[in-house]
Amino acid sequence: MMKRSLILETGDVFIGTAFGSVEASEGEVVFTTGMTGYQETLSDPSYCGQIVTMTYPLIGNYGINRDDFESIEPAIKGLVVRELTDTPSNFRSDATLNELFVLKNIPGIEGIDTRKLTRIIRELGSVKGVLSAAGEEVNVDEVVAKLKNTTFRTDQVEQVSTKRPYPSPGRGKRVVLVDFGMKHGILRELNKRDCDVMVVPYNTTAEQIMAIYPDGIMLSNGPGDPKDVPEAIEMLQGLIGKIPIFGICLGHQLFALASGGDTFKLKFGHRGANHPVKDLESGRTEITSQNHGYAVDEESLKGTRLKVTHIALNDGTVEGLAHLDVPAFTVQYHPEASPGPEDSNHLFDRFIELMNANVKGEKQHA
Ligand SMILES: NC(=O)CC[C@H](N)C(=O)O
Repeated sequence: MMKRSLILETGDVFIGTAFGSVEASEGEVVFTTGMTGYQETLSDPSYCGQIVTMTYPLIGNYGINRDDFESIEPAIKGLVVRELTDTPSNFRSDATLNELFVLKNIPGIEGIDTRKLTRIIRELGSVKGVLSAAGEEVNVDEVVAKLKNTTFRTDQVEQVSTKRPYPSPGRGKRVVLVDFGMKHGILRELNKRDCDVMVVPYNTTAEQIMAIYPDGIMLSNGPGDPKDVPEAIEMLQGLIGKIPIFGICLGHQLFALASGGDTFKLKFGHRGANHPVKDLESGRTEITSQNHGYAVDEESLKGTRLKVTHIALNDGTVEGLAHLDVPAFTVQYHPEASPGPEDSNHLFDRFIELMNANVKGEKQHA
């Protein structure tokens, strides 16, 4: 058992035990409050560039299985847990979390006080941090000084988006799914509804998308700052009003930027599987799965043709938008769940209905 340290830019040091890769890593340290779903979390490409703290204290207890990955190549920079189980108990388990992290070369640290770490992040906001190499004696002052002078890149979309388009055929509506770092759950929901899906890279142009003759455009989740994906904003400006659009998380933020709105960075973000969101039209509240560090600025929507449809009940921030004139709506949370509750799954049906109702679009392609 080798020691490993987590060093924060604040100078706080947590000494624990290394698991997974023996290598060092650095990233933005964030926390998620999901009690289950660590496999979906670690494989969600939106965490690219981040070291994720699980606030639930026992992680790895049901192992890793072949079904629950949200991407093939996990992109997180590291995982921080209170207690790691190396004897999982579940009929679906194929490997331990440690085995997966060794295989994928991701470092983890266990045995630290995750409550204390979470309290620091809640007070100061998401912080930069380093996971030392296993067994390494670190010079904390040096690491902290270096961290303070480092600005992490926030343009990770390019790293996790597909390099080329690929189809996921069906007999229903043709949906172009723009992959900004897509969770497989989104594709799964579209396939379940028999959509004829074409997954395309983040930098596909509006013209290239129109040439696929889609009935609808689905904008995926993804990592980093939405303002670092100008290609996608330009693409969206060429699509809004032509084809029905449904956006999730990063897709929602990009839709707002493309429509003249603005985004900002939240102090410590929303990450977990129990975030209450109110639908302002129906008055209903749904418990949602979330993972975001940025949000749409409500004030910035004043001069736009967008209206706020959903708000977060924890802090009142924007969680959903709809265009006032054309068929397009987006949500900041994850209706595909995985991990988390499926309360908002009906939004995929709403997208299908929107495409069905878009008679103009149908005629256009007849
Ligand atoms: N899950 C996502 O799509 C996250 C969007 C964006 N990277 C954020 O942190 O806000």
